[in-house]
Amino acid sequence: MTLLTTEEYKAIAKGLTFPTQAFIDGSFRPALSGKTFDTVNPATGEVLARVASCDAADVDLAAQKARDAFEDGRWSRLHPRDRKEVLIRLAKLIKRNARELAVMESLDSGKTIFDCEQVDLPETIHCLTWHAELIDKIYDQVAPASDNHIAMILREPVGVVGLVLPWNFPLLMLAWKIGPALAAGCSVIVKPALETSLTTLRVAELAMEAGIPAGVFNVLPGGGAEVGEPIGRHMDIDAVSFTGSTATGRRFLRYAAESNMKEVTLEMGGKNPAVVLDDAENLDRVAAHIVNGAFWNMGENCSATSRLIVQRGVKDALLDRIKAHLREWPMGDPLDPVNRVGALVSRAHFDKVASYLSKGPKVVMGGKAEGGFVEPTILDVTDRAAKQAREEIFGPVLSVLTVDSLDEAIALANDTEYGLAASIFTANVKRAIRGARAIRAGTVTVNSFGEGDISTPFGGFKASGFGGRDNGIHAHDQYTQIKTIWVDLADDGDAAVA
Ligand SMILES: NC(=O)C1=CN([C@@H]2O[C@H](COP(=O)(O)OP(=O)(O)OC[C@H]3O[C@@H](n4cnc5c(N)ncnc54)[C@H](O)[C@@H]3O)[C@@H](O)[C@H]2O)C=CC1
Ligand code: BAL
Repeated sequence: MTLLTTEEYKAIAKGLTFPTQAFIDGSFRPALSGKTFDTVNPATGEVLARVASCDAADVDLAAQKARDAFEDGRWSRLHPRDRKEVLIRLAKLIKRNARELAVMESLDSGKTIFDCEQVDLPETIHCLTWHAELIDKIYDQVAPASDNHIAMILREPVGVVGLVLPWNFPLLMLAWKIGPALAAGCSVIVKPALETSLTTLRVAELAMEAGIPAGVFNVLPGGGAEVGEPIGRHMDIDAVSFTGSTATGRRFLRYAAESNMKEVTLEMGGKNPAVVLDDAENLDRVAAHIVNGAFWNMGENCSATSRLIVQRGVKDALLDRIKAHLREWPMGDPLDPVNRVGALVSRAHFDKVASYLSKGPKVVMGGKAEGGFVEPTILDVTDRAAKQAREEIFGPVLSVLTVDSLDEAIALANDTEYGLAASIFTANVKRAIRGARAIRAGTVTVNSFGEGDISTPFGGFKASGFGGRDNGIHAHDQYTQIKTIWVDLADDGDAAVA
């Protein structure tokens, strides 16, 4: 998409109609309690809309409708080719409405229009298309068995799935979950984060237009305790896929254990290191990757580079280049397309991030926090026990830690409860591979920052992940279960053969 001017985006914003009701069984309706909550533009404090505030009663209703849809096979037993076509139609509808969705996403989350248009929307569309295209190309298996038996190993959709989403990439995380879940034939109950429900509700409308049958795609806006917990504890929901904090992830394990032992996949937080060794080549390029890793999406990213572990000999030169790159990242009105840094998602989150700036490590650059916006900030952290070195900040704050060797760097990289993502920068291929293998993280990038691609599985080790993976063919494991069908082929009267 070619970027527009701020005035043009503001005109689009003015003309938007926000979907505000829950979406259950193919229609929009108020929460059964009639309650609502305000959704706010974090860049201005303006209330954008009053959204239905669902609770356990709405979860029960959605679960029943989703179950009915799943059992009668209106989606789950369609030929995969037909599900593919509907999902591709949905992706095309999102593409047709991309500009409107990008503006809505920016208003509701504080994300820059630049990112919404250049990253979130294209990746959302690509993700849905990729899973749709995949689904009629996956074969079941036949296991080795004697000539008198055939052993079929089939993948069946897991059933009714709860998808509990975070606020940092509302559309993209929706796509990461509904792409494989709907492609596999599941019925879904989506709970967007309280802060960012609007684009998910708009996608529900588009899903209906695309031809996803009633009951298959449900959206319940509302709070974590009010909607998330009843989903986690529901006896007739077969699986939950969650992205969010480690603290809430732990709760989902408890909910499952105390209810029906539903399948649980958790994609959680990180304190992701970028290790830069003395022999790293092209420091300017390294700096560009570090800046992107740390400050893209205001650092509100589970895989954000939040610790720079740098070898002493290269530290000063690298920091100079990082500062130079960061000067090219303007902060301000998210609807101004020149800005690369927008507002944090909410005042509560702003307060949390600002609390890491108030005292402690020396500020190398940035450090200002005002009116919902936090300047990209670099901290030189000498105390390795400091909270800035250990806790997930989830904001535009990079903590720099200095080391003297690869082994020290790896030990420090692994000295965290998390294990989501990491990067290593070195010209020496042996050190790169040795480091990448030794760092305990789900994704390690070499001489770059990234999350891989839609084709590569994404998820964490340790307290960053549990269960399956998002993205790639591997994502389908979350939404399918394996059935063995063992058939005795022996003629009547033959002796049974093991
Ligand atoms: N992708 C990630 O890794 C994310 C990490 N975070 C981290 O979590 C911190 C807190 O952010 P939150 O929005 O509070 O994250 P959160 O983990 O509480 O929220 C994620 C989702 O879980 C739901 N939820 C909240 N409490 C729940 C409960 N008791 N039972 C069931 N569902 C519940 C929320 O409504 C939301 O849909 C952030 O500062 C950041 O450090 C937040 C969002 C995404
Ligand atoms: N970066 C995608 C996953 C997340 O931040 O939640």
